[in-house]
Amino acid sequence: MASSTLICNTEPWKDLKAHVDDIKKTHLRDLMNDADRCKSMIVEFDGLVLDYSRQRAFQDTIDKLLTLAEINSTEDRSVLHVALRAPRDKVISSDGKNVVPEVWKVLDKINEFSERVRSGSWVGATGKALKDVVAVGIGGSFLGPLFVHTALQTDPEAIAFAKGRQLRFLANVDPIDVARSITGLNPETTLVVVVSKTFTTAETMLNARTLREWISAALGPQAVAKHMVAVSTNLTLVEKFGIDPNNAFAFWDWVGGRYSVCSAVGVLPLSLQYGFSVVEKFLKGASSIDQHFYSADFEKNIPVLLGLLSVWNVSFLGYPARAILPYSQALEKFAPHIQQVSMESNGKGVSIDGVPLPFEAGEIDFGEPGTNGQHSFYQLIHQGRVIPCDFIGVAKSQQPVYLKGEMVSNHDELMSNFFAQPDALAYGKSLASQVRKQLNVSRTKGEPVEGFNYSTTTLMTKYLEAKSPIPSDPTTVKMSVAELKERHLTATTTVNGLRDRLRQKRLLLLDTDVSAYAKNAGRSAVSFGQTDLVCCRTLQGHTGKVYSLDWTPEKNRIVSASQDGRLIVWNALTSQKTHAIKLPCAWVMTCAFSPSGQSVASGGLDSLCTIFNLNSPIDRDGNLPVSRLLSGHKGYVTSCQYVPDEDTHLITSSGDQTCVLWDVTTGQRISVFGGEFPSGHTADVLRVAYPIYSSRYLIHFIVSNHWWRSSPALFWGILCVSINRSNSKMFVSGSCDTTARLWDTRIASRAVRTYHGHNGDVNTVKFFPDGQRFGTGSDDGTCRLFDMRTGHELQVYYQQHGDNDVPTVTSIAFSISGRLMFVGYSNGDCYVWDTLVAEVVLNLGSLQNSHEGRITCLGMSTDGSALCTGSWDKNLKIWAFGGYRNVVSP
Ligand SMILES: O=P(O)(O)OC[C@H]1O[C@H](O)[C@H](O)[C@@H](O)[C@@H]1O
Repeated sequence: MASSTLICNTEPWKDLKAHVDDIKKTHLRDLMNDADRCKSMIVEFDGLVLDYSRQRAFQDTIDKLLTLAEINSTEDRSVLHVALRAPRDKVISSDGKNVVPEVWKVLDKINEFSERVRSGSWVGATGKALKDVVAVGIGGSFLGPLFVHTALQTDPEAIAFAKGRQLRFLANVDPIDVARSITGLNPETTLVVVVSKTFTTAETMLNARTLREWISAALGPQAVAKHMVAVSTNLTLVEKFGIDPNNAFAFWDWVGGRYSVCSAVGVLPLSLQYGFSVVEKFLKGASSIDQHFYSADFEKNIPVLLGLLSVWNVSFLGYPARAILPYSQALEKFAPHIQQVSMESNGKGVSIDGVPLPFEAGEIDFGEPGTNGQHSFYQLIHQGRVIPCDFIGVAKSQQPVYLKGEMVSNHDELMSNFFAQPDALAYGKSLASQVRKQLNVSRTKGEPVEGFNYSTTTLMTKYLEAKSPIPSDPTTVKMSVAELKERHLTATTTVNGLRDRLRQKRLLLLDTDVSAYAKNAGRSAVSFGQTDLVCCRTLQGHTGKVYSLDWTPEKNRIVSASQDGRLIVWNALTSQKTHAIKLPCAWVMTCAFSPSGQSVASGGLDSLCTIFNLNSPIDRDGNLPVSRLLSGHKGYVTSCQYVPDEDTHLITSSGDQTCVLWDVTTGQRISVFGGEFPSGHTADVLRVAYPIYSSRYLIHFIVSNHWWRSSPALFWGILCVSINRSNSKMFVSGSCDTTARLWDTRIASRAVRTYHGHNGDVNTVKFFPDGQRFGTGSDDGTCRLFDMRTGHELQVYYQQHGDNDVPTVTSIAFSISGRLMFVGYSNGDCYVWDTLVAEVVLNLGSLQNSHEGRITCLGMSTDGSALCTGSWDKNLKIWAFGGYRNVVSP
């Protein structure tokens, strides 16, 4: 029924228009922090998981949009392409007639015909079987079939069915396309399928005549009957063209050309190539989504939601384009297909009455498979314009590749990009600042402050449920991802509630912090003279970013670990390198010196802790051999520390959410802390929910130099440990779950205490010299001092930075007395805090010879006379205390 009321004059539209201002006040990061909202924006159907929480919309927005949803009330035409894939017994009527039997009549005919051709019982003019097919058609008579063909071409089952056969397409009237489509083909063994709904489209008809000539010239005009068939609604013109009407496959006016892939348009050429049984699966998949569309409530209805979000983005928020980004090369032709489906349908500038629309309708669709697009137009999406994106990922690869020695499979590498990109877009502001930092420039005019891009992600998990790619992992659960995510969100809400109550109780007990107390007592900040702390050496030698360092008391030596895949042992007094150790796995994250100085340990993405005895003879290749491998972690090793005064014991922390105490001599695990245990760092259902896309990606990205982090919600690894020098049975760990935990090595089963306060990953922990307190540093930009026994947060150390971006804390160290705390930040600053009055007394980042990149690690020499810092600038620096006695004594 035609309507003369413009939709923009209806109440729901006006309501939505007013709603735009509300949403514009809210940053996506804040939307993402709302757990209930995010939970409500995940929909799952038949192994498809749609997450639209990164769209610029409240739940309220969706409710309002739903009031707009109506199906084709303006055109008075049947929209019946769904009948093309309906089961035989379904009744779908057009003009009072059930069309499903007609549909199946054609499908049966295709089944029978394609079988005859494929089996060789249908032969060409010279008696040879037809093994190749050229499908001639354009627009909807080309793009859908091409898309499905491209997707099936790498599917193992489809490959088997297509053995020895070729399917080619001819669309463009350009003779080059003709040449391409027939090069190498023999007319004797080729079948031409002319596909045209109208059988009048100029390009298709010229191309059809051209191939008719190709066949007649080679085999005579009578050969056309055996070598050319047609798909059309216009059987009269088919016959006129010279194709036997018995060899024509019909479809109907109620199928829009752009939606015709499920008709003979797609089914015939695809069945000739792959057999009808393969194509029938495609039809069943489409039918399953039809059922979902019909039966699911609109608020859980994937097609409805995607459609409404498109209206919201284009017509209300004013974002004209949408990027379609399948992380699957098999879906390479999906964007061109959708371009036609969407842009040929929706891009009208006037109403049905010819009235110009006072709003934009229809979006500009474009896209490329990831990761190709990342090296092309993503720059604009990340740093320039708002372009909502549709990310599509496939859980299991059609063609898996696992390379020996590689950390992740090739498909996992692809999927790590799929998971990382939506967050990189959503948390645009920090991204912008990261980029700026990488380029070492300050905020420039015009750079977006609000960051910024919106996306939906669709993960096709079907394979995952049927057959897990990691069968050995017992946590590959039977529950759906959505269920697990829901469980996680419920658990998180409960935990947050309890945490708040705990915080309130603690605050009641704690009436002051250290600095207020100290200031009341008349204490003032330590003052630094110009020569009190100076950079006296730069240790140059690494060719990659430095990630970790450690001192040994013995002869003031330092070991450093770098992205160049080496450990270097330095003499801090002379800057000489005594060892350069090539690591078996270059993805190193941490290193430690043994107390005696005899050995060094390293850990990283290989989930191993590797020990080298510095006195071992060099092997034939000139490398220091591995003296012990500590193997047992199921995730990357984030930090390691020797137990004080014991070369034989070492503690590691890992992305698998555990810490392990090792016997270095035997290589055995003495105790495992956390993980499966109830009081470990959030032994979270999410870990179970994402058995495949586990935390290794997070680190993979950090280490591999990408500037973004993948979704923090997915990863809960332990990032750091510090052992108490005063009582080496106690150690603390810091984790992605924003907590620090105290462990007693005699009680592995549970943490002694959990310390809350941070709002981001706890990247670094360090015991205070008195062994009664410890400091933490976090992604939230703060350091905190906790009382070990009471669990009280004694002090927060935070200083407002020049711009609005909060640099993360990467590393901390205390002076001998604890009066000073040295803190490395992601922006290259290195503050010296007076811990007593909570003031910054010096910034090493502003001194001469300071680092030129992120500070990643720092450490005090054992005698407290020097500080070493390591940075992304590939260097380490030694800072010496001129006024040493003044600053290290209270
Ligand atoms: O299938 P045909 O009749 O040859 O039409 C081919 C194409 O022609 C036009 O471009 C229409 O806009 C398309 O929707 C259609 O798919």
